[in-house]
Amino acid sequence: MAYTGSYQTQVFAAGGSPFPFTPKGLEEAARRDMPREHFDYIAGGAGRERTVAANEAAFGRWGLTYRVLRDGAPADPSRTVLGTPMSMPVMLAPAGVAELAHPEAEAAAARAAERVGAVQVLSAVTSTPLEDVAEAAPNGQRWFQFAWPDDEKLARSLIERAEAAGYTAIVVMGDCHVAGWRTRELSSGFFPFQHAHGLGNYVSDRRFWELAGFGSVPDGLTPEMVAAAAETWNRVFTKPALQPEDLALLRSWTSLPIVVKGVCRPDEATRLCAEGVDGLIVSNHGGRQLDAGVAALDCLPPVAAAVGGRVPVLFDSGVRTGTDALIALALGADAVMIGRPWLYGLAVGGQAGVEHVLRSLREEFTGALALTGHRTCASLSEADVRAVPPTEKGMTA
Ligand SMILES: Cc1cc2nc3c(=O)[nH]c(=O)nc-3n(C[C@H](O)[C@H](O)[C@H](O)COP(=O)(O)O)c2cc1C
Ligand SMILES: O=C(O)C(=O)c1ccccc1
Repeated sequence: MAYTGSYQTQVFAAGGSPFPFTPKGLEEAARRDMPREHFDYIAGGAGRERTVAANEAAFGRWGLTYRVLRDGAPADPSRTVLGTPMSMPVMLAPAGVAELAHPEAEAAAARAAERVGAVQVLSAVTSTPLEDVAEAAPNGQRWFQFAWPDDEKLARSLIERAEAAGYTAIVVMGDCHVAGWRTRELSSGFFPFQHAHGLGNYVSDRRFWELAGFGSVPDGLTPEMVAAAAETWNRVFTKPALQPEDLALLRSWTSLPIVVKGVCRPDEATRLCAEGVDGLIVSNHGGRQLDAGVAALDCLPPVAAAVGGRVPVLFDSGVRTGTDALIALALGADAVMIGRPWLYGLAVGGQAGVEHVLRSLREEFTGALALTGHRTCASLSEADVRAVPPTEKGMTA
């Protein structure tokens, strides 16, 4: 890992940091630095945003317990999930159209993740094609989020390209088969894909252009081609009729581990394990799909119990701090992912901003691991958390 020193020591030696250290401070700085409709696209959720609020508030219902007089050896936050080594169990969640936050988009995030030893799960709908992101950080660890297109040849092409470019797991997006009712996007009238933003993986794909009625990948895009790309993408982006059985087809295309994202129910977790998936991600898409949804954290213990250790269980939606990550691990997650926080870091400082977010999380997580009496993540369990009266603190600061 390129970075091994103490981030706190570095910050104090430098007399401070240009970047905020609280989740709210980071969000506010990002809001200031971004055009309003870009910020709203990233920050927003479905409907009245009750699920977004519930996701963060759910962490306020758990308290971590302390252990004292341990042997004082520094805790090691690293672990390996599905064969992928990571310097901490906090990964970059797939989030599309990162150019809304910063022109260097996913490539800057890839370099930051590489520097910190974090895993980047690349979105299907990136500003930069997946090959170029991999090239930007050749020593990074990366997984690919697959939005199963309604065309088998395009589906296969995306999977083969990801495997060839060094992505080491396929994350199947399970919860976007219909559009969420996104009130902020409706209010601003801004939907990035309408302007062909975020189509980097599609406009670089031969099969995509065949579907658009062109013979091959064009060198440049005329306005007519941009319109055709946006229309074609809208038509083939997802396969609404996707079934658990379809995963067998994906299995026949790739030897990479297959992880399903968006699982919130134990009965579905059981079914997917029976279907032979290699991992699950408990997530409600950061509250962007369904309003009045159950907080993702409340879905974690039942899903983890149903899986019973057969495959790794990952978690996202509402993780903002190192201690949030620790709570999720204690409740059964093998690793967590962050969505909005890395986009905010990208908005305020490009690669350096994402590095700041990741280093802060790693250092806070590592300290919390030691303070709860652990040397590694492996010994975390439900014995480390206790249900407490709801607290809003930390959600507002
Ligand atoms: C702007 C934005 C774009 C996203 N795009 C995708 C995507 O392309 N694919 C996907 O599976 N999830 C996507 N997500 C959801 C994230 O992967 C993740 O589930 C969510 O952001 C986690 O919640 P958090 O933002 O509270 O950390 C997106 C989230 C945001 C905020
Ligand atoms: O914005 C999102 O959360 C997201 O995942 C998405 C991806 C593509 C199209 C629309 C939404």
